[in-house]
Amino acid sequence: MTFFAAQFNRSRIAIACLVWLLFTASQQEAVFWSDWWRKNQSWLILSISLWFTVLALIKDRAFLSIHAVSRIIYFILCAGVSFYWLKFNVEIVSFVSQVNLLIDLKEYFPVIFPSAVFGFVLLLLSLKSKDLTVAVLFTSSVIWQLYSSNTLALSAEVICVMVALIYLLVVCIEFYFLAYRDDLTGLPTRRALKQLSLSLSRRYTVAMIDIDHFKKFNDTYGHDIGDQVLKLVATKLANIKGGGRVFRYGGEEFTAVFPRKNSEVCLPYLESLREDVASYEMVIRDASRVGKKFRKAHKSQSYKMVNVTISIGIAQKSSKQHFDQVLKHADLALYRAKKRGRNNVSE
Ligand SMILES: Nc1nc2c(ncn2[C@@H]2O[C@H](COP(=O)(O)OP(=O)(O)OP(=O)(O)O)[C@@H](O)[C@H]2O)c(=O)[nH]1
Repeated sequence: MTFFAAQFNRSRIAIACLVWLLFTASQQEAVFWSDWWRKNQSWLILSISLWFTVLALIKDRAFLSIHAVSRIIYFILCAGVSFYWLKFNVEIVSFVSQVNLLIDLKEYFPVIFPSAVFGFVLLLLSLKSKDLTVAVLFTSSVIWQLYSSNTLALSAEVICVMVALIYLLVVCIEFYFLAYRDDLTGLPTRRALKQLSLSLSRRYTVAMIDIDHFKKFNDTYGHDIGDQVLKLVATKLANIKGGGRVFRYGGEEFTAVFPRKNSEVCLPYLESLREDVASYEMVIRDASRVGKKFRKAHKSQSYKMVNVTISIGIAQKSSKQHFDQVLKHADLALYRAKKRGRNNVSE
C-alpha cells in the first residue's frame, strides 16, 4: 500500500502507511525495537497523534524527493514536542492536583488530553478542507488513539489491514475523481460522458451548450476572470432540471444528456437554462486585487458584475444512430443557433 500510494504521489497516505507498518512490526516479539516501543508507549502515542495532525497541514509531494527532508524534520519536531510535553507536564499535573474539580482528570493530562486535542484539530481541518486525505488522517488518528488506549479489542494485524483497506479505498476514490471530474468546474468530464453513453437506452436527447463570444470575453477581462465565469456558468448548468446530466465537453463547451427523454420534453428545460444564464449577473473578483488590505481599502472596486449568454444545439437519438452521431447532430444544431444570432436553442 505504501508503494502504491507513493507511486501516485499520495505521499501523506504513504507516510501514514509506513507508521502503521512500523507499529504492527513493533507488536511482534521478534523485532529488536519492540521492547523500546513498549517502554516509550506514551511518547509514541502522543507523537503519532500529533504527526497525523501535522500531515493534514502539509501538501502531498513526491514521496522520494527533496520534500522528504522537510517531512523528516517535521516528524522529529513532533517527536521532540511530545518528549518535552511529557517531561514538563509534571508541573501541570501538580497544578491540576490542587484544583478539586480537576483532580479526577489528572491521569488524562499527559497523553489522552493532548491526543484528543490533536484529534479535534484534525476533525476541524477535515470539515474545513473537504479533502478526503485529511478525513482519512482523522480516521487514522481516531483508530490510533482508540487502539493505543486499549479501547479497540482487535489485534494490531487486523487494525493494520483495516486501515490499509480504508487507504486503498481513498486512493481509488481520488483517482476516480481525477479521471472523471473536471478540475476547474467540478463537472464530469468527456470521459465520464463516454462512460454514460455506453449505458444509454434507445431513447435519449443530447444538447451541446457553448458560451457565446467567450474568446472576446477572455480578451476583454483576462483568462483568470474567464475561468471564474466558466465555474459560475457550470454551477448554473449543473442545476439543469428534467433529469438532464451536464458534462464539460472541453473548453467553453458543455454537453447535457437527457436519458429516456425526447427533444420536445427537453426543450423547455434547456430554454429556461439559457434564460437563467443570460439573466445571471455574475460577481467577479478582480484577480489583480486579491490582497486583503487592498480589498478593504477599495471595497467598491475589487468586484465587478459581468454576464454571458449561451447557445444550445439539441438532437434526439433516432433509430440506429450511435452516440457520436447524435452528438454530431447536436453540434450542427449548435452551429445553427450561433448563426441565428446566439443566445438561443436550436433543434
Ligand atoms: N478562461 C478560459 N478560457 C477558455 C478555456 N477553455 C477555452 N477557453 C477559451 O474559449 C475561447 C473559445 O473561443 P471560440 O472557439 O473562438 O468561440 P467564441 O469566442 O466563444 O465564439 P462563438 O462560440 O462563435 O460564440 C478561446 O479563447 C479559448 O481560449 C478555459 O478553461 N478557461
